Amino acid sequence: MALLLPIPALNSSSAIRGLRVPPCPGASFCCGVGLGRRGLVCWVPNAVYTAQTHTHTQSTEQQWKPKSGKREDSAEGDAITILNERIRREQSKREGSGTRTVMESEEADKYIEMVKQQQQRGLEKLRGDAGYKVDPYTLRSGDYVVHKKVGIGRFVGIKLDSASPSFNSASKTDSIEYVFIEYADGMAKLPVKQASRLLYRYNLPNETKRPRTLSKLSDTSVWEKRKTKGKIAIQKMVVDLMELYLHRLKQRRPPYPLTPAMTHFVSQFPYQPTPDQQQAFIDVHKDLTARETPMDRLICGDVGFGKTEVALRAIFCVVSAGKQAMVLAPTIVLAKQHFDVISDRFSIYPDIKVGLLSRFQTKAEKEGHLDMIKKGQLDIIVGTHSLLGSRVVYNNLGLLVVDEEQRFGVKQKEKIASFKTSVDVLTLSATPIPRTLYLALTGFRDVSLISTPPPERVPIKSHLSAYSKEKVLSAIKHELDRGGQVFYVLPRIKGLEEVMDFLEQSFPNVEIAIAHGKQYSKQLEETMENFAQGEIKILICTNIVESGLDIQNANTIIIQDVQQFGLAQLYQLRGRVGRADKEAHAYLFYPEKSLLTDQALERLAALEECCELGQGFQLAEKDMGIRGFGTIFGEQQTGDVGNVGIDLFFEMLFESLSKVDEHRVVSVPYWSVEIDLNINPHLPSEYINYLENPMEIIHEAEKAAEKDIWSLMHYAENLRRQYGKEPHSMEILLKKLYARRMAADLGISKIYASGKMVFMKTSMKKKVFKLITESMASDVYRNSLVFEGDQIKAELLLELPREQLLNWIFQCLAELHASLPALIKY
Ligand SMILES: Nc1ncnc2c1ncn2[C@@H]1O[C@H](COP(=O)(O)OP(=O)(O)OP(=O)(O)O)[C@@H](O)[C@H]1O
Repeated sequence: MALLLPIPALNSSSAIRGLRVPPCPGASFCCGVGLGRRGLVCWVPNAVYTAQTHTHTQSTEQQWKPKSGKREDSAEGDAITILNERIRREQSKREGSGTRTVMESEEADKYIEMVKQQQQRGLEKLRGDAGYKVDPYTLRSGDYVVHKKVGIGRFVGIKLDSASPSFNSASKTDSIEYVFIEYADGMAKLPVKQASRLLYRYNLPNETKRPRTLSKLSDTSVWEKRKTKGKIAIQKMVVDLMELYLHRLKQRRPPYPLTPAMTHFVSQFPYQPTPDQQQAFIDVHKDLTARETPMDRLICGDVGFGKTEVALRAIFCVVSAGKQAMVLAPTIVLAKQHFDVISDRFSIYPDIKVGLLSRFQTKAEKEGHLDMIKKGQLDIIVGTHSLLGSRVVYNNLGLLVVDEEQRFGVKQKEKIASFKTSVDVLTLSATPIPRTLYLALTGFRDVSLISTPPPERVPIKSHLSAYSKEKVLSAIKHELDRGGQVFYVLPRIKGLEEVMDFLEQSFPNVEIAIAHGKQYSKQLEETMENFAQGEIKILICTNIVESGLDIQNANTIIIQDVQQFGLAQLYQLRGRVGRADKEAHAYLFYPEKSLLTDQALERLAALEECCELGQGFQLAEKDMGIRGFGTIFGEQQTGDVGNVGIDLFFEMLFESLSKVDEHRVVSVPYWSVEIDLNINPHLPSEYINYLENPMEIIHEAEKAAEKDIWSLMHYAENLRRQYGKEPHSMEILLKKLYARRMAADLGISKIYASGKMVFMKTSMKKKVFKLITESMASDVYRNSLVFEGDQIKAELLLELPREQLLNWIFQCLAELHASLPALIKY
């Protein structure tokens, strides 16, 4: 027979040895209550009690049996296990992103204020072009649009129609322009003026994915759900970013000294800087010499607008103070070019050593370089992602320059992010992915925009047409005749040789070469070098030349099978020419119009539209709408965006960013949480005897719960690992600890029940409560909770016995707690 021991206050260890009361197996095993045909019923394993018999005195076969090592199967699905699994998942996600910061709320207040100020500055920069709503006149029939309140519809057209009295008090004969939108169950019309305030384009991350269903005018509940899902996902993203940002702000390094050497370095720049360049120089200089937190600045400038000099000056500032700088390029070709430019610019400073780490090097050369980096004998290290590997050990790294960050893989981006908390980071981008730009402008990253070209730059002439040999030959001839060089780009390695044969026949006396990423390193290096020197006149290549390559004498680029490139990629490729004051040409050839999909055509038309200098930004926006969203965002976000479309996603992201301080939950101390349920579980003596040191074990449970949910989870898992699944009364005890811990995390200071009502006194704001309930997975709990005054209230169907009430509270708190990742927790 099991002897039950009361543990009245959980922290009173003397109680364990003291009182003995009669067995009550029903109470220990009671695990549910509900309404049956015979009235209130309560379940225990192998038995059902009715309300009349619900006295918990019947005996039951089911009892706890000591079992070490393995958990009982039934434990797999129990509430504590499920909760623990969720906590573990959440934690590992956070550890992966390396962003968890614990911060005093006062300190957090200060930082949140900084974020807000920064956002304000960002907003000022955005000025006129803020907002993602669509101008209805730019829509084409068949385009998908999103109305914030109704959902996804298909744009039909704009037509004059008689004004409906509700929109216009004028007489019925007056006509105004309406936007007509088709929904699943009918057609809607919206005055154009109103439409431009309410409509967004429904672009999706993935071009092949089209909305399967249109929303219903008569039932917007499905749309509301999608919107809520999107909102929660965004909120989580904002919290993650916020944490990363706060983490960075917490880092400290002494500002770099102002030195006369810098003036000398600056004087070596052969050009008159453009005003935007000048501003970028000032911004970076301030970041480095006037701030104590590491820089995280993005330099956004169209292709060839002179971003490199900004990086060079930052490098000089850091290196002349005795620190190392690393320059990370997406391709080896570009790394080599950076190396050349840097070596050239720093050649008058013999003490500053520049090194290139590349796969072109022999093993011994590489080892030599790694050694020099470690010993601090190299001041500037240039290379590709291999610089991020664990084999590269820096002596005294101060600055990381990242060129075209979006071209790095997810893992590499994570590595780059991890640098941000310890060193200054300067990122250069010619295709500002809107998210980067957006966040930069709204508070999480600083940005300098270079939106004016160097003087005398001439826009590149784009010629889009079906492929023809004659056109290819005449384009090349034109360029060669004026002493220039030509890039000939194909999407695949296969086919390069064929083009080579054709061109060699047509231009027998011209030096032509092939370049692609799979070539032997030495060969590729030599080819690029010879092309840069002007010895090779025509370079037939893959998109290995895509970014950053700066060869001023190459002013014609021919791109074959243009439909196979991404828009941003094409823009980059086209930017390889026109980098001096000569007029440059880009010939974009597609095989045959009929072979192109609508999407491909749309993309090409966009490229043709963006022929003016400095239109890279608009293009990047368009490109994102059309394709490749997944490469910019993570998998998860790509899915989330699908709910509402990109434009509304951004709008919601922006809203969420600007309300960053409204979604804060302030936890309360663990010991201050009162749970007035009068539940004092009794541990069976068998179990007590089985535990090695019961008092210590109970004490540890309390300590773990007091610390945090993660410790409590560990505790519970260890307990089960060591002693098997606990008896029911121990489970109740654990649930009480969990409930108290979760309540503390949620800022709930008191939980009590009265009849069918459960009350949770809390300091959280109504907005936070709303967000939490919106993100709850279970309708049952969501629908039963209301927020009134300073309390969360729930009305149950019936008054529950105490243990079932605890179970209900445990589950409800677990649901609420699952929303914490979407909240700022200070
Ligand atoms: N103010 C200026 N006046 C004239 N030429 C300049 C100026 N600034 C830079 N340049 C030259 O313009 C060319 C392009 O500059 P740079 O390579 O810095 O461009 P970028 O913005 O880095 O381009 P990409 O995005 O393609 O890498 C270089 O040859 C550079 O020397």
